[in-house]
Amino acid sequence: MQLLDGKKVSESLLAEIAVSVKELKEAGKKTPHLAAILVGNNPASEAYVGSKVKTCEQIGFASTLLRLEQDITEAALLEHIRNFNDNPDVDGILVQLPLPAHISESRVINTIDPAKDVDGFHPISLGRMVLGEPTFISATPNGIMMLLDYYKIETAGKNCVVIGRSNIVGTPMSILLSRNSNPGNCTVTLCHSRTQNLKEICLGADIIVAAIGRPNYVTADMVKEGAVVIDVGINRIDDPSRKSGSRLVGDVDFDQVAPKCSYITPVPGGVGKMTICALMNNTLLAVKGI
Ligand SMILES: Nc1nc2c(c(=O)[nH]1)N[C@@H](CN(C=O)c1ccc(C(=O)N[C@@H](CCC(=O)O)C(=O)O)cc1)CN2
Repeated sequence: MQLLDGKKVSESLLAEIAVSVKELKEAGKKTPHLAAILVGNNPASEAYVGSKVKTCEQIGFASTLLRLEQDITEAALLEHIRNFNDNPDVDGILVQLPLPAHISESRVINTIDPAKDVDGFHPISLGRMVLGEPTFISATPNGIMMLLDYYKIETAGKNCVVIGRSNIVGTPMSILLSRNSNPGNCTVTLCHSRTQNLKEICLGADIIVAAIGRPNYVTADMVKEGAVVIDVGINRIDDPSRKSGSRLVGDVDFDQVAPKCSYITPVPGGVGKMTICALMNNTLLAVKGI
């Protein structure tokens, strides 16, 4: 079993992005500038946005973090997005999800200029991705593709099961893996909460991508020997033995599943790290051209 080390891979890819930024600057071109909007004070969202801003600093990007109150109106939030759309110095815009319940995620995403949609969530970005046209691809699925590519994992002709059909992970993941590309060319089954016989379907999988948001959901009896297992889950569970009282686990029961796998991502240190790396790559592309 080999670990797919998202921390190591993202550090290596971020170092390459930093070199590109330096070259852009030396050529008198623009410094990539990422604008992030954080609504409210969800601790996890605070941490993720903090990591994004810190990573921008590390690789030489400019960044703007706009913090807004939890009770901001949707109209006011949309106005802030339009201001970033109209600001020629801003290359990429992201609005950290989830948003408070009174704000429509889809109206927010639809308001971002597709040319600055570095999260790849806008319907135009998703549509282009489905058609195989150059576009921003959402960070988590793209980060997983980067990881598969880095470790030269053979995907063509493989049976792949994606568990979870969210707009930001499961659905785009299923499309990317089935595309005529490398990595890609998989035969993909997209499973979800209404899927019957999930265990049998998973047992036929060469590659499993678990993105269902339930701790330790994928157990050893669902995984065939030699499978590649990609764990997208980030679940905080109680653990009285820890000083913090909790710990992070994925959607895969790592300790039981890992011995059966050819490759597996850890949590933390797997897909999550790649998400930020892929976002930075999209922001660089916003300047260099997709
Ligand atoms: N606008 C967006 N909102 C959200 C996205 C997104 O891509 N765009 N994805 C997730 C959260 N997310 C990025 O925003 C994200 C999640 C996890 C990590 C990460 O590095 N995880 C670490 C563990 C971190 C920890 O200790 O808590 C890991 O897995 O090693 C980065 C980014 C939802 N919202």
